[in-house]
Amino acid sequence: MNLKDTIRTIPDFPKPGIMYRDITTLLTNRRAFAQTIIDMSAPYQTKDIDNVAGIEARGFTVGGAIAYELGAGFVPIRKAGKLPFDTYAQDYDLEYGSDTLEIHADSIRKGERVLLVDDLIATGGTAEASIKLLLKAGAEIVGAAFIVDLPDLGGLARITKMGIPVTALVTYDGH
Ligand SMILES: O=P(O)(O)OC[C@H]1O[C@H](OP(=O)(O)OP(=O)(O)O)[C@H](O)[C@@H]1O
Ligand SMILES: Nc1ncnc2[nH]cnc12
Repeated sequence: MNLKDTIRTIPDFPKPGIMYRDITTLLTNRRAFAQTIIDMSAPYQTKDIDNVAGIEARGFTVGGAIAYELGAGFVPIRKAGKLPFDTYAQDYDLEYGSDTLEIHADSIRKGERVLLVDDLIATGGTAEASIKLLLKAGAEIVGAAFIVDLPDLGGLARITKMGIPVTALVTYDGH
């Protein structure tokens, strides 16, 4: 099936000029959701992934399922102030704002092999901040997997330049 057909576009959300790629319509389509999890996991089935790191909030929707599919654990990367124990924090900019992400300082043992996942990569600001957090926590980052890439915003190229393999299942030209 064509996953792109199951994603909805909302113009001018959350700000004028943004074409918001809404994956909730993919998530409620059971065949599309299953295919998404299988396709995002496939390149990593033989890569001995210890933990999948998912980015709040939409990264959680695929992160737990991919972790299960790979027989790995799950590490949440959360917006500031949500994690209860000692954290590392990182500020970042994204397509329509700026924010702070955190990870539990003890969530990863040094050298653990981690796959980063999120629903969408645009500027790559969120992914880069997450990578910095994972490196602070001691991870070896094996790759980063997304459902959607917006290539005109340069995120995939930005993360690839950091030496991390990146995959995306659906691409939208423009933004
Ligand atoms: O590549 P970037 O320009 O950094 O943008 C991508 C990020 O933006 C969205 O999250 P958002 O911050 O809207 O939060 P949400 O998942 O809680 O909706 C999306 O889920 C990515 O995490
Ligand atoms: N255009 C977009 N649609 C959905 N989520 C996004 N996150 C950053 N840019 C986005």
